[in-house]
Amino acid sequence: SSRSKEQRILDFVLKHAVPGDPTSVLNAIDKYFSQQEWAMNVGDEKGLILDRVLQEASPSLVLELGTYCGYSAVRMARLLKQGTQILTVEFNRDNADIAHQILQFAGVKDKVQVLEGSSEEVIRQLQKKHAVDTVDFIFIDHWKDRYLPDTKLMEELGLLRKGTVILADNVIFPGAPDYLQYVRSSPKYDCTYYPSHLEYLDAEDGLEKAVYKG
Ligand SMILES: O=C(NC/C=C/[C@H]1O[C@@H](Sc2ccncc2)[C@H](O)[C@@H]1O)c1cc([N+](=O)[O-])cc(O)c1O
Ligand SMILES: [Mg+2]
Repeated sequence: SSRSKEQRILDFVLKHAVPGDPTSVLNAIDKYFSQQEWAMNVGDEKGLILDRVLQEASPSLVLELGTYCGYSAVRMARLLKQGTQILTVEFNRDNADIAHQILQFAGVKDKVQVLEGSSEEVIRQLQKKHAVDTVDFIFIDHWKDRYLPDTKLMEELGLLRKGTVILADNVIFPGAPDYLQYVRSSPKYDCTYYPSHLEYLDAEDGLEKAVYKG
């Protein structure tokens, strides 16, 4: 059977990146998309914004919604000190398998745990099943119509603490208008918009940072 796009990405990484070198994995994935075919990784331009906002937050526990092939999980793990944990949620088993292999190859598997399931069911299990108290940093990059319900669910479950940073991809394209309207108008969040472009293309996109005020 023909290999999926995600499997082709994995093959390209295994061939062109250096084992144990997360930056070479990111460069290989970025190269693949700029040369071969587009895919929905956050990419290097928005990735730099993610790097800066993450380092500023210097979190101990990170939650990512939407692993895809693991590009942003590798991106975050390469910047975080030993002992930091990234829990990343992926709904699609095939994507989760690809992400596992890419994380392993990049040498960041000790910092990252791929949780298979929908964001809603995993979020509901975090406190009991994964011994989570509160989350320090959340990167949201999954289905755009889940941004708002999942954020409200995390509020309701007490997973956010004063200063928790939520960074959301694609708030312009494909867009998450209900999420954007909610965090920008809610007194519970301090919001900042980081303009950028859609990964590897010229269309406008951006990241929204919402800091929970507790
Ligand atoms: O659609 C986009 N992202 C959806 C991402 C979805 C990822 O998350 C889960 S869904 C899930 C995971 C966890 N829980 C529930 C569902 C999918 O299996 C995929 O791995 C997108 C699209 C564009 N674009 O230009 O079209 C650009 C982007 O940057 C994007 O992120
Ligand atoms: Mg995205």
